[in-house]
Amino acid sequence: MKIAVLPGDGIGPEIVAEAVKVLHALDLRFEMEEAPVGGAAYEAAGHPLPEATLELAKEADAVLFGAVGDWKYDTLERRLRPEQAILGLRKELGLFANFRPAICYAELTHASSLKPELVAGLDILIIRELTGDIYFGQPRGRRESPDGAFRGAQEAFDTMRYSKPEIERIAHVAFQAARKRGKKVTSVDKANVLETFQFWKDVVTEVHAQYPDVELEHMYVDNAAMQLVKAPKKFDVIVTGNMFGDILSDEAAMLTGSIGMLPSASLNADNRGLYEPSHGSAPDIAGQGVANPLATILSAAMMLRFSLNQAEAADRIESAVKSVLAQGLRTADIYSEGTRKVGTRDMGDAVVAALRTQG
Ligand SMILES: NC(=O)C1=CN([C@@H]2O[C@H](COP(=O)(O)OP(=O)(O)OC[C@H]3O[C@@H](n4cnc5c(N)ncnc54)[C@H](O)[C@@H]3O)[C@@H](O)[C@H]2O)C=CC1
Ligand SMILES: CC(C)CC(=O)C(=O)O
Ligand SMILES: [Mg+2]
Repeated sequence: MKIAVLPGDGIGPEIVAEAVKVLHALDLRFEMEEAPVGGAAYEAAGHPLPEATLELAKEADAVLFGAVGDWKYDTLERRLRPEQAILGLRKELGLFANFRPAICYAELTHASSLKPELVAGLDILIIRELTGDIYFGQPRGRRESPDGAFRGAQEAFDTMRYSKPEIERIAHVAFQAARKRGKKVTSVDKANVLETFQFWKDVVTEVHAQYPDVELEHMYVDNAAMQLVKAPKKFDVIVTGNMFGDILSDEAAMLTGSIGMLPSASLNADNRGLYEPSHGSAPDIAGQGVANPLATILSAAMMLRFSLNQAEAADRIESAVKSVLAQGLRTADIYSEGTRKVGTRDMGDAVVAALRTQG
């Protein structure tokens, strides 16, 4: 078994180092090979996703990814910007199904910005379509406006699009996931305005006919954003497009206490996957040793479960994370009075120590 380890930029190397440490502590037989990606790869090889990094990701059984991006690359032409690396990996590996579980651990009920009673016991799953929508639609670009009131002015445009098979396959993923949990899917769209999302709604409804045991509700994205902070526990599985899922999952992260707690799995049709925290490279705290590594460590657990057939090892990591939280250890983002503030490395060490003392 081979894991491609792509730390990336900002806090990426700091948090991935802790996840790697945790994986090593499991004493499983994995080969891990590291490669540069994002801004780090641009510096080293002149491209955010060098051929050798892509090849490694393709040949590996799974990819453990940190994060990419830094403000200093914002003026580069788009194809060279760090974010193109993660978009390119998603496309090249066909990682269309992004699982973002938002679970509020009992110990973090008070770390959420919502009232404890709203988030206690929260366990929702956001399934975000990851290789379509306006993030990948062509054409896009800048031009002179061809018509309308501002004809002749400079304008920019992107294309929102979804094909029927793309919607069908993510809908199947969502209904099948819901079958294993609360048997309810909320499909989030903007069908009242966008044709792409009326089509989305129609296709999801059609696929639902094959899952009579699962309840389906449709919700507009603006309402979903509101309901997520009003009554988040009413959701079970949320399925939505690439951009809405990107936004709603950051919002859902705060229900769990911090974006530093939200792991993710991005899977293709063969269950091969890339595992990364839902957050970015956090340049504002990079290099300070204060980032929360738990989202990345929990992503490594998802990797063991989904791609490496090691469900027991995944359970061990998740229970080690619960145990360090129960011990009162907190990185700055989830710190509250009465708990002990620790840095990135100490948090990783504590998870390793908790693994070693498991019965
Ligand atoms: N998959 C990826 O590689 C992603 C990359 N990005 C890139 O990351 C860069 C920064 O983007 P932002 O919008 O600032 O989003 P971000 O998610 O990196 O940070 C947002 C806020 O959350 C905090 N934060 C994030 N992760 C944390 C952690 N583990 N522990 C404690 N605090 C944490 C940051 O300090 C910041 O205040 C940009 O270049 C962006 O394009 C953003 C999202 C995903
Ligand atoms: C580069 C972005 C599309 C990444 C992002 O914000 C995400 O996947 O959550
Ligand atoms: Mg995002």
